[in-house]
Amino acid sequence: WLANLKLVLASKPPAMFVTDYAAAHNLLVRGSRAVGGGSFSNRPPSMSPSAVLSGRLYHNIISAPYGQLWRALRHNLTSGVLHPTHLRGYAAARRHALRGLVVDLREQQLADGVVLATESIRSAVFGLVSTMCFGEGVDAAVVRAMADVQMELILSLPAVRTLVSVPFLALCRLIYRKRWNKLVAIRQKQEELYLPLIDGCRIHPRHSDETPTYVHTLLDLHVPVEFEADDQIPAAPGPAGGKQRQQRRLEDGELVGLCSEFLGSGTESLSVALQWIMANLMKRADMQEAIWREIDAAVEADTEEVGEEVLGKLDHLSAVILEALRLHPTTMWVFRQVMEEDQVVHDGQHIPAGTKMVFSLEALGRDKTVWTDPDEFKPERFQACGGGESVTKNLLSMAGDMKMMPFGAGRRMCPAISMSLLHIGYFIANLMREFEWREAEGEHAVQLHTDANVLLFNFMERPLRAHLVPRRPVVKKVR
Ligand code: HEM
Repeated sequence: WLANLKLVLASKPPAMFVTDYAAAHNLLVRGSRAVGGGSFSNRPPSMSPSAVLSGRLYHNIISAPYGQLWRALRHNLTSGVLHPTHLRGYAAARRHALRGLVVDLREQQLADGVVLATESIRSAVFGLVSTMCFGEGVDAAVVRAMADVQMELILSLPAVRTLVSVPFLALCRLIYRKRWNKLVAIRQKQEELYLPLIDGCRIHPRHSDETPTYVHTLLDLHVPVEFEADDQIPAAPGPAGGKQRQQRRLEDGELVGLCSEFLGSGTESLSVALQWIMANLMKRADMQEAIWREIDAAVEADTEEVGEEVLGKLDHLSAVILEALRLHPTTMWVFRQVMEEDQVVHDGQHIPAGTKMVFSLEALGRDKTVWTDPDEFKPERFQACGGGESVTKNLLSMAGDMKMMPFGAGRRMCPAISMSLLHIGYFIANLMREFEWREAEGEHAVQLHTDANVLLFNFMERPLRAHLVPRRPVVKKVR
């Protein structure tokens, strides 16, 4: 029995690691545009806790197989909260999060002489993302509890990986009872916290002229009834006599998983990016000065903040952001699974169906054949990249000189590039304008090392601390 069990556990699909940029580009971008055949747009069975716990009944965007459900969920996100019109509608929430963060950092500096930036940045970003998800007015204690449970979930991802390696749910529960129960407990906490907020959105629908929350868009969404096999979706007669796909609303379990994905992706990627950028800037006083000069030239001294409309003019700032994303991509890996119909060929070799392909974004960003001094932080290489929209365009198309893919590539690439660059630019510009960032000493000094214990997100091994010297008069917190 034990021998059979080991056989089952060992029968994982073969894996292939891709670490050079040209191969990754070829596979992810060209492979996903193949016509007639497959799309090379599936991920291996997901580690998404919602999918694992529900026996792959509930999917979010990351875990959904390439097909109708994925299309509906992704389109809802990009045409809803991530749409440029709606992103502008969240300006007040961004300002609120920024001012809270600045006050928090000032208070810590005054009290302790050193700030623990990691915690403050993460909770400011979580507050913003939770407003985009559930709307304004959520009790601060509930927001804190949601942030805590989200972190518990991320730290449990290594355990989830073990669970995914077991083919049958019942077997998995039996062998890894403790890990399973822990994951169930985390999920229960999420349900207790999210479901009342989701019900609140149900009771108070948004008017068409109001900026939608993510939950409101999900509550309005209809998704196809059958999604695994597109061709077999049951069809019903449509109003003009044609066939119409059957549709349904999302269930509560799916809504909880999708909110968790939004809060997790939105918070961790952004807050990790902000920390790596500030960490590198603390090592480059000359870059801080260059950024102050361009901000001071672009923004009047008595203006409350560096507004979003100015960000496109800040060339040094854009260069620093890109260089940090190249060296320290906030998501470490991109995954794909070769399907029968994909016909993937690499180096003249046909890659068998079932192979799990793992793209290391850090290795791609440091490919020696693409970059000179690939391990050095040299924002100068991105100088005169055009800033703002041209950066977004370049990253979206993976064209031009931007030979890196911190947001992935192909059809499954990150849908939130514009929003991420907007948020990162806005926070960094304003944090730079408010403070001079100096490195702390001894065990609090900046260390540019990744925490190898955390899967997926590129957390810093040592939490980011700094001495902050205010550059402007005190700002008041918006309550
Ligand atoms: C610095 C910020 C961010 C970075 C670097 C980043 C990076 C990535 C990467 C590398 C992927 C995998 C792409 C692939 O497989 O080719 C991804 C997917 C995804 N990201 Fe992001 N992300 C960021 C911010 C966000 C934000 C703010 C959200 C949501 C609010 C988000 C939502 C998603 C979703 C839903 C997917 C799955 C897309 C799909 O399967 O179709 N990301 N992201």
